[in-house]
Amino acid sequence: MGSGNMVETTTTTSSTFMSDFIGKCGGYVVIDGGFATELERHGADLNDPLWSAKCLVDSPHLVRRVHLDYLDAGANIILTASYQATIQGFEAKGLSKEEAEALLRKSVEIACEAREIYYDRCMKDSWDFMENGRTSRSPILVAASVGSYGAYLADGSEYSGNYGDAITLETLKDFNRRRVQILANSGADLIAFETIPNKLEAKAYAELLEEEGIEIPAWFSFNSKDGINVVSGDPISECVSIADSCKQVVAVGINCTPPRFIHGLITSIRKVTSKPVLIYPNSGETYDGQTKQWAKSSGNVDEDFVSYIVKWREAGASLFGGCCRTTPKTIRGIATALSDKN
Ligand SMILES: C[S+](C)CC[C@H](N)C(=O)O
Ligand SMILES: N[C@@H](CCS)C(=O)O
Ligand SMILES: [Zn+2]
Repeated sequence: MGSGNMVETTTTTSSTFMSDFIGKCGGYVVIDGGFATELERHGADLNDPLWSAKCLVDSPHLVRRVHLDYLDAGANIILTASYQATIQGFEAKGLSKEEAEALLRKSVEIACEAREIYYDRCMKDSWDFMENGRTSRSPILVAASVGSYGAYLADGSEYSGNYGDAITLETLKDFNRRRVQILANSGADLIAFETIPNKLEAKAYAELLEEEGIEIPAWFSFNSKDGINVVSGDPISECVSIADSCKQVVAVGINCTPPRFIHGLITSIRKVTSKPVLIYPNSGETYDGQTKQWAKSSGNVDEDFVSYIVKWREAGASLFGGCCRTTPKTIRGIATALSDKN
């Protein structure tokens, strides 16, 4: 490893990037939890087409605060506030292209700043660290979030994946091209393509990574509402195969999906790829894109999923966190469940 020519070295780096990181973290990785949820808990009003990305414009201090909350809870990977941050979305609010691009970069800067603050605090507390037997700080990655096209539509379309016939592979690539280039050169450690609702969008991201020669790794994370297919109805196996064939993709999995579907989905994913599997479910509630409110799902009750984490690890997942309506308490619970088991 690492002794080949340039091309070979780049490829090798990508293919072992996540497994190396999992190793450094002790065999499993803790991802953060619901970002928007925690912003709202601190008083942010996200009833806006920019949703959580609105805070990049009007309350960056809250964005930093939420990153720190999740780092304190034990997260090894924090996702930036850029899920619903798109150049087109910022322009619709009257910002210039330059201002929009600066906000994308700022989402990564704030997360990196939070990581520095967290590391500084760890240094100051290093005496306690040693006393607790922890001699080294835990490794932390900053993942630049890219929400799906449905997120930009701001009507909950990321839970249907129905974009209509006007949206094609080329439309999706063009929509994301500049945003992905900017985030790839922003200082982030990887790009997290999140809440991918259909196969077309997975294909668009894979082709974009290739065409643009994106040099940082990426993960692909899909969402499901039946435990069998992704939300659009496309088979999970076909979606995961696209991720599996893309050399920049270093992990693949599921987010913003009810906990009750996770075990089966891990099993299905493992049949198609040997790349590390990530899961970060939501609370099991259902999102109403019109009112922008969450409601308890009728019939199926999802218990607090922290108690399933060890089973999900046994099923083959290696990265664990929470999505919408989960909190630092969830993440602390996940970190504890995994360290107790180790
Ligand atoms: C992951 S969903 C809860 C994000 C918000 C949605 N795109 C909206 O704007 O309503
Ligand atoms: N990471 C996103 C949600 C993805 S569904 C956020 O909370 O901003
Ligand atoms: Zn979510």
